[in-house]
Amino acid sequence: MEAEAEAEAASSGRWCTWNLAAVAAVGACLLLMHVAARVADALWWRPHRLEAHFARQGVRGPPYRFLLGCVREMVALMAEATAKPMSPPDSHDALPRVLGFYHYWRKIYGPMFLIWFGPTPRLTVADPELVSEVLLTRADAFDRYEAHPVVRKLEGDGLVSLHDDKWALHRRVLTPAFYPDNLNRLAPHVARSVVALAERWRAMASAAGGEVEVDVAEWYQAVAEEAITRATFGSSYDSGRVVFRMQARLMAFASEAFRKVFVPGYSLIRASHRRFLPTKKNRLQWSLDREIRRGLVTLIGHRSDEAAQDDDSELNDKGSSNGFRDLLGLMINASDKKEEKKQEEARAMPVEDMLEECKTFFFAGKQTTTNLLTWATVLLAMHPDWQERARQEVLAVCGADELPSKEHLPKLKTLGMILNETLRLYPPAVATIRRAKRDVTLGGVSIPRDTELLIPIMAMHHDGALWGPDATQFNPARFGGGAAKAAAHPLAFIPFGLGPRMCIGQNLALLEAKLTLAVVLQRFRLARSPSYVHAPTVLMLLYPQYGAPVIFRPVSSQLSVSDRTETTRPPRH
Ligand code: HEM
Repeated sequence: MEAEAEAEAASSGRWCTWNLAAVAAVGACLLLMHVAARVADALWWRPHRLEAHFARQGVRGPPYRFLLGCVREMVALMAEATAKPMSPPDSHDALPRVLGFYHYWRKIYGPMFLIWFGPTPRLTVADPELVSEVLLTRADAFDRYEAHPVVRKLEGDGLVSLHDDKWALHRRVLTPAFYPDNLNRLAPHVARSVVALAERWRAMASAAGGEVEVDVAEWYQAVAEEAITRATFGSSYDSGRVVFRMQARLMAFASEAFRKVFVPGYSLIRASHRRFLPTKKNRLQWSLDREIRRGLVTLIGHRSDEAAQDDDSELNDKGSSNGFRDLLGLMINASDKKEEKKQEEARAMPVEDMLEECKTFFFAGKQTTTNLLTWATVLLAMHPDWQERARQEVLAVCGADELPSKEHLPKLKTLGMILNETLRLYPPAVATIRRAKRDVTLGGVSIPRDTELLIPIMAMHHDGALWGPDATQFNPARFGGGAAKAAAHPLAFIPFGLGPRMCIGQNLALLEAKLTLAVVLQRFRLARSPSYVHAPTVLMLLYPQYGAPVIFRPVSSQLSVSDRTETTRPPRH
């Protein structure tokens, strides 16, 4: 009996185990099927449903292909567009080269079309009326696009990528640094740093017996770096400079990685795991990252101590001894518990956030302004008539030797028009992206939540319907009546974006650009270099693909632009 009971128990135990195993196997199968169904839906059915949804409303585009969307076609179109330089070489009809895929598909599908970044739908919106809805009047329905980690590493986790309350707090805290009165205090520093460069170019030109070829895309980085370092660190400029030099090295690594992998979508995916491998380069980057962090933490510590020691000191109140309110000082003040006793936790800005903001400002402030200055100088060299008009204005307003100052800047109207025309034809930020936070209707088209919207700033700036038949010509005169009246729509010109997320550094960029060009025009005649190849291309920002060599000839020199040219590159730090 006992044996029988034992056998029965054993058999029922086995039955139980099998049963459990079977249930587990069925469960695993169901789970796998569920996951497979979700993946299939995300990568196949959903994109096709969305394609049909938009097609029913008359919005079409290149067909979705499994996993890659239309990235492969996009890359091929971009590669074809950038294979040859601009033709003719003085043409400013750069859109087909810079945004080759947009130009090609727009001709086929019209201004609003659908492309696929992998399985993510991206709708193009280039009508200023609709763009102003997205960026300005209905901005709360759209979020800034979440950049890929490789890009985020470059741009830092600061204002550019923050959202909602945290973004609002940072924006409020940092805005006073960019008030015109505050920025004016930086003007003498910026002007002096350009004069120092100008002296070096003059010495090189004179050593070469006439003129010097300057790659402005390289040299102007020093000007932009000086300005953004002062804006960020104010009175702690020297220590901040050391940190930002390391940041520049780190950025060089990151942009090299970006350059290698910028095949939208899928190559970036591959890049994301490569950055975790302990290669020699990665180890150097990690060590730089640690050094930057250590440097900034020490700096923040010093500044916080100074502020705490003297609550009424000029530093705590204004950020630096000449009254300049720098970004770091503003952030330290915001995290000063004594200042906002009631809501201190909510308002405090942790050190980690300050670090990320410093990185963001270095990235956002340096390359953008360098690009604007580069294109403006290239255009002045290409258009000697406008160059001479601008020089005459600078000489009339600032004199031949006087250091251009904040008082001079509003009077440099021609220079302002030239800068606007540069930003129109060659906007450093060629496009921006938003994501619909919820289902929305735009221009009569129903757009499901999570659809991305691509706003091709450069295409709006080159649109003949908005700017007239000379849309692709360099004609600064069109800005004579102000930017809002230059085109058929007052919001057709948006180099700094629009709405609540509009560029916070716009005033600083324009101050730097005007001061720099005023100093350059006072001292040099600019000519197109025979080695310059006109080939604008996009790599996050709008770059000259083969550099931007420009011939600088000191104004006092009687020598003509000749082959007695010294070629120079800026010193590497
Ligand atoms: C010619 C120079 C510049 C151009 C063309 C430019 C362009 C832009 C554009 C188009 C945006 C808006 C992006 C969007 O809406 O998605 C933007 C945002 C931003 N820019 Fe600039 N920028 C320039 C200079 C600067 C400078 C000098 C700084 C820093 C000192 C700066 C810092 C920022 C920041 C932090 C944001 C994000 C603002 C936010 O989301 O609240 N930019 N910029």
